[in-house]
Formats: sequence, structure tokens, C-alpha cells
Amino acid sequence: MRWLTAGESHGPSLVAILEGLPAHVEVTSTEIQESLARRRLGYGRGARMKFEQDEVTLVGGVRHGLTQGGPVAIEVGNTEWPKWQKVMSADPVDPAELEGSARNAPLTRPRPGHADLAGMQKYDFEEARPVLERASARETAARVALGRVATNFLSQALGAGVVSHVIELGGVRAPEGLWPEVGDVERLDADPVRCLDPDASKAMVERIDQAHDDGDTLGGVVEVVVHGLPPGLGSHVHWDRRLDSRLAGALMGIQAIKGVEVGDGFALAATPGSLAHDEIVPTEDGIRRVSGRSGGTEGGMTTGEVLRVRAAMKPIATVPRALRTVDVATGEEAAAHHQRSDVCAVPAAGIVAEAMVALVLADAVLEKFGGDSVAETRRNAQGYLDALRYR
Ligand SMILES: Cc1cc2nc3c(=O)[nH]c(=O)nc-3n(C[C@H](O)[C@H](O)[C@H](O)COP(=O)(O)O)c2cc1C
Ligand SMILES: C=C(O[C@@H]1CC(C(=O)O)=C[C@@H](OP(=O)(O)O)[C@H]1O)C(=O)O
Repeated sequence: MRWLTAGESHGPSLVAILEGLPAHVEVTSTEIQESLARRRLGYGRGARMKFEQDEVTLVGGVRHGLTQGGPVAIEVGNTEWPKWQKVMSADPVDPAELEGSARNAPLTRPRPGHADLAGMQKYDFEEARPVLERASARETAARVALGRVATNFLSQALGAGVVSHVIELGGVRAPEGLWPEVGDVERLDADPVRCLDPDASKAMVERIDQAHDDGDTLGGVVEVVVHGLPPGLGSHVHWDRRLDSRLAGALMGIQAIKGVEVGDGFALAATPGSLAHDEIVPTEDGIRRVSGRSGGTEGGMTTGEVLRVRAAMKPIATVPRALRTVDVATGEEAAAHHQRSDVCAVPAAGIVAEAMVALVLADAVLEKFGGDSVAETRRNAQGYLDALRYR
């Protein structure tokens, strides 16, 4: 499977292409729109989430609600485009038409923590607009659109389900050991910060209000949980085939994600071996693990238990109480540019993380089981499970 996104934060639309999925995956533009709406949820996001709308068009690869086996192409239009049409025009614009436009004001005071300065240095731009337009997490809408297609495939081929929740926000930590079921999605989406624990959720909301009042921003930790995977996705035989490595790369590829844990991750480093691993026992359901500390992978392969991966998001870089920087136009000390920003986007990052995990898993499923139709993938997966030597 291959996939790409293109488009800028204030461009006319984002586009995404996914190639290599089998035919007969059921998916509709309404479902994709629903997934995009979930990404807009979450207490602490900025004004832009309220007035801007995503407009989904399935441009290719799907007919009458079913994938056809060819590349799936999705356009996510931006309803704010008319306001940006001149500033972001692909074709040259007469400079007189841009004169006095606040939207076109050169951004020469790069924000610490954003892509501004390194991007201007690398791509030889005088100001940050061309860098931040592509660095912006608006692009994650395209990933979530593709993630919905991958999620439907996982569900239809294997009966697998992907769900995420917020386990830490602004230093407030939910109690350990709460793992959501797929059936918890509606309840999670209804919570302001997508946290399973009501007390922690309340404290997180208060923390966001406090940060807002202080002119500050927050980060946190999300966890993606996947139910219903067979053992043996990924492989121990080579570093780049290890599923942990692929999941970590995909999650670190999300804007502002600075750490990834598989299962109990860093906590395991401080735990003696006798308490760190998941003992294997015979049960009426077959061979099972008694705990899920490993996060459902061993040797870079799924174990068949619940898959659990975590991603740590740093605080939003556009801090209202602006940080020190250099105005590259003058070389003088200055305050970093700030118009508006999210106080916290951790709940949204969880939805993006779900999409990235679904895409990695769909790829791993197709590697293991192949199939040009969903029914063929399903048959192959069932044949493998039926023939498992130990189960
Ligand atoms: C869902 C989401 C929303 C974000 N919103 C903002 C924002 O409003 N302001 C901001 O400065 N950064 C925001 N970011 C983070 C920046 O996109 C990110 O910090 C920047 O691209 C630099 O990349 P890096 O943090 O990975 O180094 C957001 C990230 C995500 C995942
Ligand atoms: C538009 C989205 O997120 C944006 C991501 C983002 C950033 O710097 O990453 C900065 C903000 O945009 P602006 O700087 O224009 O206010 C967010 O609103 C989105 O998620 O759809």
C-alpha cells in the first residue's frame, strides 16, 4: 500500500491518494465526513475549528460505496478558501492586488517550536508563510480521510476495531489500566477531552481554561487501542519489518508528536523482568497472555492480544504569551508572531493517531494475507487462523 497527501493549510483543498487496497471495501463520503468531524472535536481548539468546514469529495477509486481496486483519491475542500484565494493563489498575482492585505503580511518572526525558521533556512524563503502552510496540522485532515478507508478495511476484512483516548493532558494523568473498547467511541467523542475517566476529564478541562487565561498552551499523551488483530502481523526478521518500528514512525510523523510508547513503554524500563512481561497461559479460549504490558507486540509481531500504542504531543508552538525570537528582516530580538492558535489539540491528535495506526495495520494485513477483494483477504486470514499450529 502507498499513500500521499498534498495541499496547504489555507489552500483550496487537501488531496490524498491511497493505492493498493483491495476492491469491495465499503466506504462513503458521509463516513469520511464523520471521521473529519471527529478530528475537529476537543476542548481547547482555536476559533478556526468553528468557522472552517471540511468538504469531502471522493474523486476516484470508489463507485456506489465500494472501492474498485484502483487508487482511492479524496479531496477535502476548505470552505475558507475564498478569503485566501489571492494570498494562496497558485498562479502569479499582481502585487498591487495584495497591497495592504493583512493575510499577506510577511511572517519574519519565526515561532520557536514550529517549522518556521528551519523551513525558511532550508527552502530559502524570506518569511514563514510558505513553510507553515504545509507544516500545519490542517494536513492531518487528509490523513484522517485515508484512515477512515483503512479502518473500514480492517473492520470488514478482520473484524478489527481502532479506538483512541487521551490519557494525559497538561500534566493531568488519567488512572492507568483504562483501555477503551470499540463500543466506547461515542462516549469518548462526547467527552470534551476524549478521556475515559470523568474526574481526570474535568481536571483536564480546568487545566485548559487555566492555560487559556495564562496565554499558554498544553500538550499531552494519547493512546490508540486496536481490538481483533490476529497474531503475526509484522515480523522479527528485519528492523524495518518490525510492526513497532512502523507504528512508531507513523505516529512520530504527526505534527508535534515527540515520543511514542508501545504498551507500557518507558515504565517497563523501570520494572523488573519478573513483573514486566505478559505470562502465557492455556485457557478455554486457547493460548493467552495474562496481562497486556507489551502493548500486543512481541518481536515486532502482533501477539493476537489488544494492540496499544501511545504518542506524546508537545504543547502548541504558537504561544499567545509570545516567546522570544529574532525578526529575520532586521536581525533584532522580537516576540514570535501570533494571530490565533489552539490552546491544546491533544484530543484531535488522538483521531489522527487512530488514522496513522489504521494505515500501518492495513498495510501489514495486506502484506500478510494479500487479496484483491476484501472477501479474498478475509478468506486468507481465516485460512491462516484455522491452520495456526499453536492457538
Ligand atoms: C491536531 C493538531 C493541531 C495543531 N494545532 C496547532 C496550532 O494551532 N498552532 C501551532 O502552533 N501548532 C499546532 N500544531 C502543531 C504544529 O503543527 C507542529 O508543532 C509544527 O508543524 C512543527 O512540527 P513539530 O512540532 O513536529 O516539530 C498542531 C498539531 C496537531 C496534530
Ligand atoms: C486548521 C487546522 O489546524 C491548524 C493547525 C495549526 C498548525 O500550526 O499546525 C495552526 C492552526 O491554524 P492557524 O494558525 O491558521 O490558526 C490550527 O487551526 C486543522 O486542524 O484543520
